[in-house]
Amino acid sequence: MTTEPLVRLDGVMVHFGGVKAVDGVTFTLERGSLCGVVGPNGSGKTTLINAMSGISPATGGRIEFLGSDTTRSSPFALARLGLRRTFQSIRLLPELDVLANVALGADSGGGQYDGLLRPRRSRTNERRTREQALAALDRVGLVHLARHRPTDLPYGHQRMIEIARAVVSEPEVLLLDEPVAGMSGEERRQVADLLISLRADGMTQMLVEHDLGLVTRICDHLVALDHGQVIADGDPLTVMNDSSVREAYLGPQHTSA
Ligand SMILES: Nc1ncnc2c1ncn2[C@@H]1O[C@H](COP(=O)(O)OP(=O)(O)OP(=O)(O)O)[C@@H](O)[C@H]1O
Repeated sequence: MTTEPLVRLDGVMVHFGGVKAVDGVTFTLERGSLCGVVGPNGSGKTTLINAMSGISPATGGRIEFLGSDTTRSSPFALARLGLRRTFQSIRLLPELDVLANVALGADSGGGQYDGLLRPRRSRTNERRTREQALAALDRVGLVHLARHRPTDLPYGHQRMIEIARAVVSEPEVLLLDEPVAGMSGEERRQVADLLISLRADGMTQMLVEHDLGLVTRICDHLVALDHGQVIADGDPLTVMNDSSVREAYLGPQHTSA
């Protein structure tokens, strides 16, 4: 039995005037896989995540999610379909505690006026959201910090809290933009273990990351970009040994050995 890819990118372009940040990118995210996207600085990785999450829509090509055309879908529509993402920079709200920050990512099924209109249902939603947020924090090993302010915590913890917020609603697909940037070796290992366990639960993930050792170790599939284009696509070792990938990272003088 063959299963349809969860996400299909077909000739995706994001051009900013004359800047071809993403220029004809085609690949698929298979259901339940952990796909790494690598490439030197400025190769278009974040712009690609922004297009897939509706933040900076594609200017050409097609993006399909669960068989639907989502090329021009808003971030909210994509979130409702089950797509979540993390950002390169930390975006936690300093005035809320850790639990409330994580709860913001939950899908309570009620709008912001739900409490006024249907108080009983709202209380049920609130309880469920709180339980989901606690479970997500437990999953990243930080449930004991639920009542702390995120700004009082070390950087690595703040990044983990962002991942907890992204996974609290158990999304179909999670897009991660450099989740281990600035983390220690031990913290990187914890993130790697978390992503592996999310995959074991069936969550499809796309990981943009500069830590090539980490992506090679944990991803099933790698896509390498350069100048907004796919230069290699396949299993991690093959992609990392590809001469055009080595040249993109190291320059042509390092690729002949
Ligand atoms: N809003 C924008 N307007 C114009 N150019 C942009 C815009 N956003 C990105 N770019 C350009 O698009 C190219 C790709 O940028 P992008 O941030 O996607 O690369 P990246 O691979 O994520 O880089 P890094 O690894 O440094 O995060 C760069 O040349 C960048 O300057």
